[in-house]
Amino acid sequence: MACDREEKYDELVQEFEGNNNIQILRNGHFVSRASDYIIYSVEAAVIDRVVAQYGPSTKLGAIVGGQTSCKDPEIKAFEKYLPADVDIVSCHSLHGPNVDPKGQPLVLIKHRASDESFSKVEHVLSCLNSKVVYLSADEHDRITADTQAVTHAAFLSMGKAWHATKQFPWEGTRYVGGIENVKINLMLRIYAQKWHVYAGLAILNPEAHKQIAQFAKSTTELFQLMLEGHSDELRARVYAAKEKVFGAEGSPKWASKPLLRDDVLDQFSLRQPENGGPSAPSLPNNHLSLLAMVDCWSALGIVPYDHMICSTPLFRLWLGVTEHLFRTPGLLDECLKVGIEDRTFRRDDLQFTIAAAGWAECVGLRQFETWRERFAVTQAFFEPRFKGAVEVGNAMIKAVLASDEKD
Ligand SMILES: NC(=O)C1=CN([C@@H]2O[C@H](COP(=O)(O)OP(=O)(O)OC[C@H]3O[C@@H](n4cnc5c(N)ncnc54)[C@H](OP(=O)(O)O)[C@@H]3O)[C@@H](O)[C@H]2O)C=CC1
Ligand SMILES: O=C(O)C(=O)Cc1ccc(O)cc1
Repeated sequence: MACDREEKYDELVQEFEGNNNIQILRNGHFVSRASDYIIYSVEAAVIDRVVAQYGPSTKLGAIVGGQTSCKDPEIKAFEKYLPADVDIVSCHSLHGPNVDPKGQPLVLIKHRASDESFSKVEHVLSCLNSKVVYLSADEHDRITADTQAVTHAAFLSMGKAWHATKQFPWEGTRYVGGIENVKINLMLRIYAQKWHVYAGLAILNPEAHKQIAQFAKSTTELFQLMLEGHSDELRARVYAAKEKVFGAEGSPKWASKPLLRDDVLDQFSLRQPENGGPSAPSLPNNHLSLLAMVDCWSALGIVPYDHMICSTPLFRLWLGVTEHLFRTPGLLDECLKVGIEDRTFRRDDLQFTIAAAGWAECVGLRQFETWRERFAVTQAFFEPRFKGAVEVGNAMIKAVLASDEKD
């Protein structure tokens, strides 16, 4: 049994006509009073209002859960509005659309439930074949702030920077190769989705504000060092962060086998033959976004590998390219050299720095409407190119997941 907002009832009935497995009901009251297990899968920002509306209609003794990406407001709403006889078991599938749930992390939160109710939820969701991770709501929000919120801040800032400099980066000569493909494809994937998912998990998760603010601070400070030509200071800072995040020489925190193979990523380019195709010569980049990510993890004492149990494909790709930059002999030094000596990326880096600061301020001030508008204008800029591009991004994620499975 399912529903959308009541105004959408007729539309939804039409969409599911002929589907005998799903019964469309007029609103949440009808779903709630007739179901033994109810999942709220709505925008995180409206969860309080929606549970207030339908929670009191919950069937006696039923189980209620939510699929929102941030659990603090969801659990608060359940505690506030659900009758005392109702059990609460929440969940969160840690992947986006077009990803096979098989083997992906699925967080289960036994917040207020009998063992019997919890087993029932485990049984129902076992059809996803996901890897179940058992956490409390607080643990969930702490980990996803580190994995999701700050990762998205990086890609959202890249999109803003390319928008500000009016470029589709796969059409120019500067963004070629595996690392750049990941940046471009994941940036497009995020901007092709609904704004509220990313706004909700950043703004409503109190843990996320600190991470996003630090990412902006790291970006600004590293960019300043580059602009001012402080080569030694930049090098010392980045190498200190490397040691904290990835371990000292001889005792690395990364596995012996790299998370990602650059050559797998090389294939997933949006570059057309008229722009030199996927194998156009690549330019060394200072990768400000990746250096800032590691500096941010270091400043906050985050070891990203500790969060692998609770990671999205997007986070694993992001960590994978970061690890690649820091463990490939010579690559980090090349990147630092470019940061000091080469002006090719200065304009884009300036816009990236401004964008990161803008997102951080918006999140810190809990400005949903400003967040939506910032996202929407950049989404409109890239929109004509989503068709085709999103499929390349999906294929890239599939290929990386498939190569994970082989290991
Ligand atoms: N997309 C993703 O990759 C993932 C999303 N999530 C989380 O899942 C949740 C849903 O996301 P997603 O499915 O992508 O977003 P959608 O916008 O597709 O779904 C949310 C739906 O809830 C509906 N809704 C809002 N208010 C009510 C109401 N009073 N009664 C009934 N329905 C209502 C919305 O209707 P309308 O649009 O008309 O307002 C909309 O159809 C979010 O909290 C998100 O953070 C979790 C994991 C992954
Ligand atoms: O697009 C992807 O793969 C994501 O990682 C998106 C995503 C967004 C919100 C979630 O709560 C979980 C996953």
